[in-house]
Amino acid sequence: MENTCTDEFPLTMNSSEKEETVCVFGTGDLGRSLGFKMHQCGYSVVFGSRSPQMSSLLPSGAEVLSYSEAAQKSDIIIVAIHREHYYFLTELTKVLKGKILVDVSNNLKINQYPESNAEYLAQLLPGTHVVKAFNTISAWALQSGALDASRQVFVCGNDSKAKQRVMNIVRTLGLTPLDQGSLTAAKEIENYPLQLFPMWRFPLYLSAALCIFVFFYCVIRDVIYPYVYGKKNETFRLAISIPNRVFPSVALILLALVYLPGVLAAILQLYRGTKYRRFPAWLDHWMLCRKQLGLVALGFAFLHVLYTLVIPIRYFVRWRLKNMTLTQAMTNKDSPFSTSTAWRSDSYVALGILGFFLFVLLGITSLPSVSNTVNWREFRFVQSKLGYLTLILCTAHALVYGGQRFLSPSSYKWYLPPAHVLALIIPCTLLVIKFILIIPCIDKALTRIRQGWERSSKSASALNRKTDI
Ligand SMILES: NC(=O)C1=CN([C@@H]2O[C@H](COP(=O)(O)OP(=O)(O)OC[C@H]3O[C@@H](n4cnc5c(N)ncnc54)[C@H](OP(=O)(O)O)[C@@H]3O)[C@@H](O)[C@H]2O)C=CC1
Ligand SMILES: [Cu+2]
Repeated sequence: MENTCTDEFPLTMNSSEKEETVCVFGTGDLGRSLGFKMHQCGYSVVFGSRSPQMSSLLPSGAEVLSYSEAAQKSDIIIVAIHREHYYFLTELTKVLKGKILVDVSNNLKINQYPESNAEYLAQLLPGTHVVKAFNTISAWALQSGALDASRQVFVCGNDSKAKQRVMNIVRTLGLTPLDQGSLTAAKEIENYPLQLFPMWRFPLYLSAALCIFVFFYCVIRDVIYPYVYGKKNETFRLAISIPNRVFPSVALILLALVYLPGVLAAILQLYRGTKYRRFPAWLDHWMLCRKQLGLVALGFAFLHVLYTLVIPIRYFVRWRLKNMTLTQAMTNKDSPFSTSTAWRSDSYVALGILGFFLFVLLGITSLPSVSNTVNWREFRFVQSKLGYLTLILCTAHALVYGGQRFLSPSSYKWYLPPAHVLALIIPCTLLVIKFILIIPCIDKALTRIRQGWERSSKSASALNRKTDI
């Protein structure tokens, strides 16, 4: 039974191959969906139910029997019942002896019970082989076929033969089994569906905090300051001008934060003189959510592009342009063409466009459907080399945009530098450190460490290594 079912319609089995029978306990949402899918993929399905009558909701051709009758039909039983009702299975201890029970259950809260549901099931029915699987798949997605991002099925169990048979079913259904080891892994697997975007939490909180900070910083400079000094009402800037400072600043800072942990890790390795010691937990976690940080940064960069494109149609901009032209006409003076200003303006726009283009390319290559088609070296090349090039272009975009205004005292309201100057601190520092790290002698030392060389082979470091690994 190694064929993979991708069709919407039942596959007819090879006549030489006998249909394998799988029993499903429970005719609820997941039981029915799994039953349907297995029936489509050529399995013969027998349902166990408290009220065994055939309903139109069940796949035609499937049998519905009482729990004890159904259990006798197959040695693999998918228990699609909530944990709270497991107790009734103890009545079936005899008939379930030696069978493979697939626990698909989830809980409502993380660590709701002291032991995992699968371990609880194994304790209730000691003579059975319990395998945990399918709990991260939703009944709805299974039936509608909307399983693009969640084809992975985590599987764990103490009996390797039982686990293999369940993994074969998973494969036949067109899903990807991931062996997570023994049944003790069930607790973690049961917690997966309850964790909301674990890798996105840090990037989202961080970007929200940065947005709020830069927003209020700009409000002080661009709204409160003109009001205090000139009684000018500049509150309209809250809608477009200020967001269009917040978004690029946050995008640039976040992009730099994608590459900062790599540089910190390199410094740590150089300092310790070994790669065999673990990074602190915060650095590990930061490294793991770099992709998410990058994608959030790309989102902000995209908003910056949209907000910039609408500038010419803004009333304030059109008014200012008309006013300037009129003033020039009335005073009969025109401002001379400045080649340097033209150069500066064109260069920062060009740098921005190229930076954004590479940024989008980076985002696309990080998607699993694309990254799966390139090998590891290619992926690293794109994410690292292209990533740094993007960061250099975007940093240059902000630097050229600032131009000579960095030095003009009028840009420093209440001694506060413009937002993009603040946004440049982390990227510029990062790029300087990166350039130092690629100086040949330092780069050579780092490469040696990464190939396994250690500076001191004292017993202390060997001891450390053992405990750290
Ligand atoms: N729905 C989903 O998308 C997912 C569900 N799961 C897990 O699958 C299991 C089943 O979920 P789901 O199908 O949604 O639940 P349902 O409530 O739809 O179905 C549960 C089934 O359990 C059977 N059952 C047996 N004993 C009892 C009892 N005493 N009281 C009530 N029902 C009983 C019933 O079948 P009958 O009437 O035939 O006896 C019932 O239809 C759960 O453990 C859940 O955590 C996991 C991943 C996704
Ligand atoms: Cu810009």
